[in-house]
Amino acid sequence: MFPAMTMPPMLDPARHALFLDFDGTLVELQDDPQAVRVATEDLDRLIELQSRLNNAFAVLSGRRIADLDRFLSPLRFAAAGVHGLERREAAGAETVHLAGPSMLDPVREALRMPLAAEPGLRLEDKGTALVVHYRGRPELKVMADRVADEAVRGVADLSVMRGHDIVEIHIAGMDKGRALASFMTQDPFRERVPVYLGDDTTDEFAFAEVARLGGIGVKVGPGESVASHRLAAVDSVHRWLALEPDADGGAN
Ligand SMILES: O=P(O)(O)OC[C@H]1O[C@H](O[C@H]2O[C@H](CO)[C@@H](O)[C@H](O)[C@H]2O)[C@H](O)[C@@H](O)[C@@H]1O
Repeated sequence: MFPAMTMPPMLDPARHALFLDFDGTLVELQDDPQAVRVATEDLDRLIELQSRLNNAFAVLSGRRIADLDRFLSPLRFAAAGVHGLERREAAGAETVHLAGPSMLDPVREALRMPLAAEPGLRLEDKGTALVVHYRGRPELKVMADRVADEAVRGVADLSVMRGHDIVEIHIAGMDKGRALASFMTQDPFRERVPVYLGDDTTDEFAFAEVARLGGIGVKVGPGESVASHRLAAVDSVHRWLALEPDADGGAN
């Protein structure tokens, strides 16, 4: 059983600013990061919701914004990608990159041999972040952690984050909490109550910021969290976004 946390209140498009994580929140996790899909009816609902929220809607993800655009097309949206190292202030605005890929070159090189020696560890190179994946091979977690920690040793200003079956290395200084805080200083987000939905440990930064701002944090799925509310799974998220009163079907 999950630790007790209640279902979130109904979204109020006139009052709330909605921030959504992507993997594990809008889409089910898959072995292959490129294999995730958003159903057409879910996309249509997001497009309608964004309009009802007067564009107080953003996706905050570990993914690159270009990848989010591919998965969420034709939705156009404000976003923070790579945990905030990429930013797009509003739908249609330019994406700003707060770090360059060359900053990770020494780490890229240090990961090359250990990853070649263990095919169960797969590298996702996002330019400004390097991700070591071990989904489907939980016994490789210890090795993935060690390989990542050794690769960053002696390289300044890096952050190592652990998520669902991944270890992620990127330039330090940003996380989803800071990204959310920054959106909340701008129109059309400011003056609204922030609502954040996410499923992973990297979402805890955003839950903490939302709590600080008096908003609503919604943990998706099991696990400890500082979030105030919970939804059981990805399909509950889509039902909640559809403003269904019993989105969890009684699970919560
Ligand atoms: O912040 P998010 O939108 O949740 O992105 C976090 C990471 O998501 C992806 O990895 C996760 O999803 C994969 C596909 O389902 C899965 O294979 C992996 O185990 C999950 O951790 C993405 O590949 C990472 O780059 C993101 O940082």
